Amino acid sequence: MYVNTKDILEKASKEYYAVPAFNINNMEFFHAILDGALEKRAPLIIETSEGAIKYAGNGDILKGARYFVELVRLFADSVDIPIALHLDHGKHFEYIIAAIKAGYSSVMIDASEEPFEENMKKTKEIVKIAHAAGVSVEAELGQLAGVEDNVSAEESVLVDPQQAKIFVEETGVDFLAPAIGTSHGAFKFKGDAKLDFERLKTVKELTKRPLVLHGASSVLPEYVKLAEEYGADLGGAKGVPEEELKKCVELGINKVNTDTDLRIAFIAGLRKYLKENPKEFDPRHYLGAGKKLVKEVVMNRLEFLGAAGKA
Ligand SMILES: O=C(COP(=O)(O)O)N(O)CCCCO
Ligand code: NA
Ligand SMILES: [Zn+2]
Repeated sequence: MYVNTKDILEKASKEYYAVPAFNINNMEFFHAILDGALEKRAPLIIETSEGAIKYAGNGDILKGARYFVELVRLFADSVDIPIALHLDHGKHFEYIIAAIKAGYSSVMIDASEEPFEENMKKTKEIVKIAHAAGVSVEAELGQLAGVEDNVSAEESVLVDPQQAKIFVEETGVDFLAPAIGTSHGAFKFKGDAKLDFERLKTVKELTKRPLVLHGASSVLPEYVKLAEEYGADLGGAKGVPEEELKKCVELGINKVNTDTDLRIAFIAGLRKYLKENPKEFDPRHYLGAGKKLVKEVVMNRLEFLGAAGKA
């Protein structure tokens, strides 16, 4: 069934597990993710960036938003696991309103690059509109470094836990993404992963809200290796080790944004299939090879984050 993201996350927050939020840009990734969640009997959060909406709508924002709502609801309404659709990194009013109008479960207002007061002001405005439409809201405090889609920042600025308390109380935001050292994309760290667990623990204590980890892909070595075996150039790729993610869940992370891991799995499956099947040109077959590995990654992530069996 199609649900509000807040319902999925409040339960996860109470029981200290996490639900991955998987990004999609097209139908194939959605089907692979859905199959994985059904097999694992897990709640499912599907999310789309503004770029994905523009892509699916062939440039038309409202069409793109409606495309994803239709696609997700078509399947969500006929399965017995809870499924939510979330606008990821809503930076532009036009996309946030289009998502609300189209029927998204929740929207992120990402004003994290603005000064604190400005972030608070914009978030308050979106919370008022979204809540009036029964839509839940995510916001981000502090900044991730790294680049992916149109989301980039030079330096990562870690969240200030005291500010986080004021922020959630003033804005009424439903779930918060505190920056604790991760970054988007496949090249997250120069050396070892450095997440500020103490800071995360304090944010949870002070806000008592479901928390979101951005830039949470693990960049799994076996999929990087497979993609490189068939011609990909991902040298230096490094993600958040799964045991570090588990620690984040123990400290109160409940939504784990995952995009890069699915992209690497897909390209590995696609490259391998194309190399091994030079005569093949049916998109259902070669895209199917990518889908298969995406489903594997999805099932593994649902399992170790504790979402499996929680539907
Ligand atoms: O935080 C994340 C996931 O990050 P990643 O999967 O790269 O670790 N996202 O918000 C996904 C999309 C980023 C912009 O397109
Ligand atoms: Na988000
Ligand atoms: Zn993100």
